[in-house]
Amino acid sequence: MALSSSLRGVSTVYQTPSLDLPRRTTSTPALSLLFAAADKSQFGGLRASAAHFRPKNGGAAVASAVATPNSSVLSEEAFKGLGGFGKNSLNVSDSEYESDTDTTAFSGDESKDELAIASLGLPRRLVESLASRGITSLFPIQRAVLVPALEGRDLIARAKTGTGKTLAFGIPIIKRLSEDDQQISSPRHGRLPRVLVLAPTRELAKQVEKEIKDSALYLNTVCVYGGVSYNTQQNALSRGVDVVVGTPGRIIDLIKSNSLKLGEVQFLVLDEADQMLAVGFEEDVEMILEKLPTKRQSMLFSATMPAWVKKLARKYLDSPLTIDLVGDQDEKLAEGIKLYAIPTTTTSKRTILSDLVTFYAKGGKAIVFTQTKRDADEVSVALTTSIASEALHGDISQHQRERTLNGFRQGKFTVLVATDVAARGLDIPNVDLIIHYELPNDPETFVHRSGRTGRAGKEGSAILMFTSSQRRTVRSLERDVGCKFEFISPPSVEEVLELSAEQVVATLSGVHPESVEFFTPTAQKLIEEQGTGALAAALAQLSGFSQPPSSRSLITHEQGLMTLQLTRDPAHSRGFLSARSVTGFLSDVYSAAADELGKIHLIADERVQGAVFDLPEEIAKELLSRPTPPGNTIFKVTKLPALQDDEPPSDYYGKFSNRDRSFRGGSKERRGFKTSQGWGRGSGADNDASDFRRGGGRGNRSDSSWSRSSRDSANDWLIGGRRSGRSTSSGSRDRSFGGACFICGRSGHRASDCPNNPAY
Ligand SMILES: Nc1ncnc2c1ncn2[C@@H]1O[C@H](COP(=O)(O)OP(=O)(O)OP(=O)(O)O)[C@@H](O)[C@H]1O
Repeated sequence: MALSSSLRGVSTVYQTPSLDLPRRTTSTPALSLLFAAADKSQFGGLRASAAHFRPKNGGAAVASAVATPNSSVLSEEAFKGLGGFGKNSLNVSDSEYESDTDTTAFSGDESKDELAIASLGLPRRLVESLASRGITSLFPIQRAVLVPALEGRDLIARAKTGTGKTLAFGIPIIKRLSEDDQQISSPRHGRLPRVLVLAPTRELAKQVEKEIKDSALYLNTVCVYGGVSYNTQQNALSRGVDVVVGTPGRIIDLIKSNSLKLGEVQFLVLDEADQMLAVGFEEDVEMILEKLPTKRQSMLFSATMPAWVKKLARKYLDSPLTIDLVGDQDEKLAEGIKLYAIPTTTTSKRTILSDLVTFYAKGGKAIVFTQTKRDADEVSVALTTSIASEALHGDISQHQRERTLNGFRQGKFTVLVATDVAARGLDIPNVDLIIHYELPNDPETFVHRSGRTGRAGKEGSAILMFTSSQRRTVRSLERDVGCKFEFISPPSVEEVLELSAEQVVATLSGVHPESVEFFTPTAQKLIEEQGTGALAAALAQLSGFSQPPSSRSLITHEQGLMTLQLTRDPAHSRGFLSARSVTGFLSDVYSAAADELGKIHLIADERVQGAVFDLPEEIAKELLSRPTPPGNTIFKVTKLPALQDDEPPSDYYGKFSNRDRSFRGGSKERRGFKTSQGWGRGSGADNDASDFRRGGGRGNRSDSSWSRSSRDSANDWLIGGRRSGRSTSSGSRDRSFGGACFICGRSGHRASDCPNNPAY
């Protein structure tokens, strides 16, 4: 049937000979696509502005449709969880054209049926195999691609992660191959591939192969990639093949050895084209494209359009139609992903990681992303003491990588610690949590990492761990990705213990009855002798808490520290509390506490005169047991109140650049970071010393926060713009007191010496 169009200035006829779609009332191609995406039952009616495009150089006619703000709300509703339609909805255009906009009203009658796969006139075998996998209606990118792909158009497509791009090209290609096959009674032995799909990583290639195989078992799909023997792949190719999916390197090798002949390829798919560039496959890809027949259909999927991808499109695609379901302003992440950010330090990251997994994955699957292979190994080993985890990165043999991924898919272990090699394209069902253990190199990597959860309309969470010096980068990330983080603290020890116990209990149902039987006599004896304590001990042991958890700072998350809050009644003060007041207070009440004081932060709430600070656990307990002067309250905090802003003036933010940051002082460890790629690393600023740059532009430092280690390393610290007179580098403290008394507010004496102090 023909979908014809007659927008002002545009006349395009879309021929879809065998696709049984209902006729549309409006008929520009873009509007057809927009219709397809809208579901009337949920929309009621849709108004969209249709941009009428005029070719700059008198080229082919173009159309584009962009939903109005009103309709975008509705379309978000219609596709809730799919993430396919955001505020800008759907953009379809032929290439670079000028536009003027107009408004057209739609009734939206057609859409619901169009999304139902069974009513699309697709091959029965395909519909049935999709249905058996629970795939009964098209996702927006699939619908948007379907018509032009069936018409044989070259395409450039972009959609959010996990929204079904593989089947977007898979369904039309399978349909076309199936139609061809109907004319051939039995498939020829030794037939050459008609489809070539290029993927940047082995994992993605295997995944695409699986998706195509699962949807069309009757086609012979072969996956070729490096790291494994040539023989099996060569044999599979020689038997005759319909679809070849592979990574560029191995494909070139197979072409060179004459095992892979591309002379009959009718369909080329370049999946994750921008990632080909990132992993250095440009030359290989171009070499392969040169070997393909010129008469073919090409589809290019890419999250971004770097210059090389644009060049590819210009050189190897024929008047491509661009389908962009993301848009520039949109949130680039699928809607079901909840985003959190947690301030950490380089040392505290590891200690809180398992708690975050316990609390946020709730026993489900989690992927932790690191920057380096070494980190992936180390983090995985560290986690394994409490949570079953395995590492995945490029140094691990292909065989082991596949075993690891299978084990993870099957739930044999719940935490995968991976470098970015695993970020792109991996489709592992039901991943509940993503943790960015290190900041990603760029916003795209952030989107792709996070997109490993919240797939196919499901929900998930992603947590970004950042250090104080990376705070600005986090804000920039929000801007660049169009997302909003909820800033969180690590879960409390009590919360973690409670959840760990629940999760361990949940695993008990998986113990085989015969094993239970075997252990029953011992269990009975134990319960008789020790009662429920025995069971509790077993649960504690299974949760990895055979030792009681030590307390942890809420400020730095460092183990062994306890965070306390000092609150002062304004009636007993001069009207403000400073960090110095806290040290003075501690010196008076318990001098050991003043000596061991960690970080101090003033509370942001202007109505409360208070501060939080860290002390070693034993000292904190002792302090809590001592009497406090009237008007002062001191207690252990379980959740941090809002604190005065301690953002450093600069974190050397390089706008997601991959360039090395220049190193500006710091320890050897910092210098080591300099060699690593990526922002947020090697900044020279994510250690405690960075606290000293606060207010650095004006040459003074805020009194709101500083750390013991900062003072130790810097050897001089300023309060209120002048030197305190304390030298802490030697560990000894000059007890002369130059500050203001926290009771009367006058300078020169401590509260303990204050004539107004009723307690002394
Ligand atoms: N129409 C559909 N209905 C239900 N599930 C679907 C549909 N289309 C695809 N899926 C499933 O959704 C998941 C995500 O699909 P896919 O891996 O193709 O996403 P993607 O857009 O390529 O993601 P990424 O950008 O992360 O590579 C897969 O498990 C796939 O089987």
